[in-house]
Amino acid sequence: MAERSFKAEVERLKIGDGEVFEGEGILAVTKALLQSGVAYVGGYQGSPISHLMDVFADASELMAGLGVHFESSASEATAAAMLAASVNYPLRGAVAWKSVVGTNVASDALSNVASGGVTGGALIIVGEDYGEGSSIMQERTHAFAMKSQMWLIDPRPSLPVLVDMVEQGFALSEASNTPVMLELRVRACHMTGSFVARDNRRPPLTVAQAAQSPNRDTSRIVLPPANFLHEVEKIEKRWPAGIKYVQDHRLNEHFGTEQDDIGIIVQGGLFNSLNRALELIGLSDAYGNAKLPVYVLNVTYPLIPDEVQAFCAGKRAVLIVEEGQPEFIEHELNTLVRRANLDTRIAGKDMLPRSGEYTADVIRQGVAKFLRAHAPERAPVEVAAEAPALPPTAVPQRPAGFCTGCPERPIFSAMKLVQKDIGELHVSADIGCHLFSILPPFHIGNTTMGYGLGTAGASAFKPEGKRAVAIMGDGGFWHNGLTSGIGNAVFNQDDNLTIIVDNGYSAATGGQDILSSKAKTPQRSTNNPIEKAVRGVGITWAKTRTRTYDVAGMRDAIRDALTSPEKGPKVLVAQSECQLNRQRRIKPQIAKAIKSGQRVVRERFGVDPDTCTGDHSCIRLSGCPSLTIRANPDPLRQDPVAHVENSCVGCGVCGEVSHAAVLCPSFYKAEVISNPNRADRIRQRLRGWVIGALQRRSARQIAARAF
Ligand SMILES: O=C(O)C(=O)Cc1c[nH]c2ccccc12
Repeated sequence: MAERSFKAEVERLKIGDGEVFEGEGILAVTKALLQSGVAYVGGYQGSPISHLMDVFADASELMAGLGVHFESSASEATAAAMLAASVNYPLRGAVAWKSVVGTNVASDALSNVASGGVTGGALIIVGEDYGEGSSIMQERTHAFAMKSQMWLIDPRPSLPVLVDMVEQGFALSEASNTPVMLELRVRACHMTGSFVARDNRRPPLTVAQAAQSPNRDTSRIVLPPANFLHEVEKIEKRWPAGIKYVQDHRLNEHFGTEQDDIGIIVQGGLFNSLNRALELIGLSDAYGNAKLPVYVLNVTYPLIPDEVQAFCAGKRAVLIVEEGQPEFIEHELNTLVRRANLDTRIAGKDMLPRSGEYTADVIRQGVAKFLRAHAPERAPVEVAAEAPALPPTAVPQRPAGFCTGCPERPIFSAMKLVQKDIGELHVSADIGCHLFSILPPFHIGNTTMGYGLGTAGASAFKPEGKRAVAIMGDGGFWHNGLTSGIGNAVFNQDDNLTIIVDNGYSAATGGQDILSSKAKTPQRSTNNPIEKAVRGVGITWAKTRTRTYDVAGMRDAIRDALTSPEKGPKVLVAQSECQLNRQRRIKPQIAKAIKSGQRVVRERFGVDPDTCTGDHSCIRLSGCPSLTIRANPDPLRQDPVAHVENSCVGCGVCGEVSHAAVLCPSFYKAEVISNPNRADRIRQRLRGWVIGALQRRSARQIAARAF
């Protein structure tokens, strides 16, 4: 079950010619695929296109009805390899993933498909996870487009442009036999707008029909001598064909005035931010009517020499607004300007920062600096920056962390307890929610090398005496960890422990189902146990613990694995459902039950302030956001006491941790009963009497001793 359901929105994907579609960028992209006669769609979820994959999944019935094949790929490499269907056949195919990490994963297949070239349009939709809010290394997809010769579309964020660029992307791919990448930043994915729709088109040839009459051409296969031919073809045929298509169909756009001695070139995806920056300094309006010429690169690779030359001719200086580094476009512009014998000065990274997201504010400062250097009469008056109302240090950092009730927290609490016994461990971490273990209060995890690579990250460690620990999520495990981690550990006779965090979903990417998920879905095979898979590749020490909240049990299992005399890689599967998904799943059920008058019992935990000593060791071993502190109600004690807030979901880990660590008895469990029955009411009344009597007695005793 995914984080968001798009069931209602995908109904709108059925609209036809002339109707107006309103909605999010990712829905517009999906509609554009259907309007383009796409024959197959695949991909792997990851921010910022996780929800695009969810839209595809929710639209899969509609796609099937149109004869479009859809699948959720096992990894980005799988998705990229799927594009093979467009090599020999005039089939349009689209795949999606998170870049740059997914592109790294996919790059073997991408190089192959880019070498042999395609007959049917091949579109790779990459979610560019760069900038504020990103969760990955800051790199550019642009480098991949350059190195493999794939065209890169970076559309201006506007729904009609997104739709047009999907459709043009297929046509460009076919005209130049080259795969095309379409880069979507998070803001483009979720911006809302409208566009005039066209009818959905059934693919002229379906994948099923193509399979009926196979067609092969060995010159498309990457093997000598064809691979050498591919390189020549790329240069002599595909490159000029790509440039011609972009130019003939005017994929790049012009805004603002025509004649001027300065101008700005911008990556399409940054246009809205640039325009806002210009508006702030009085050089544009909300509609993009800029007071200087702006050349918008909806296609950032390749650049179109004639267009660049025409734009730069007669201009003293041109600013290129290009996010990230290296500044590939700036370098290329300099080359093109030089080759055309123009005197235009290309400004770029000398005006704008080399790193970080180009927000409207960053661009505003860069444009102002550019104007001061090259058109001072139009530069905004410099005003001293106002001191922020709050100094940045006064705002507490709030990095993402484990959710309330997260089943992964007790695994790390248990690891801390094990470390108390056998000392610090080397822990090779992975990608996924479990990486939050590196933060306080756990401080567990030394490195992360990539998705599903936790075990591989520990493989150089051939310990004597003390085993290393690797962490891997169920998502990473099925993505590649089974082979690149577990299989490798078996083959190389490792002696480490891998803890596989099996929370039932690919949780970090938005709760999608995977092979070992418990949910039964009609179109997918689930309930394939991880333990069975690891035993299948030769692991003999494999255990599954089905309740991670049992901290003492987890602690003992981890200690066993680290101290067992048995040699060989060990795998501990730690199972409990992702709490975020669990709450999503059960909340509507609970609400329905309460509404229909059924008796529903919910558990909450709490801390008895009279018993709490205020030493907070429970917090240091848990880190649950709902376990916090509050002022000590006892006027004679100053230390704040531990306190469980109402966001508690009743996982019980705080109590279990206190018990396993022999901390204190101050945790209690309360039952919140909705629609109580007669027995509940009688019990409650009895309790009220007893407690009331005791409280009155205590009040009398206090009053008797009072001065
Ligand atoms: O959903 C995200 O943001 C992720 O980082 C997950 C992810 C999806 N595909 C990947 C490939 C390499 C590393 C992480 C991911």
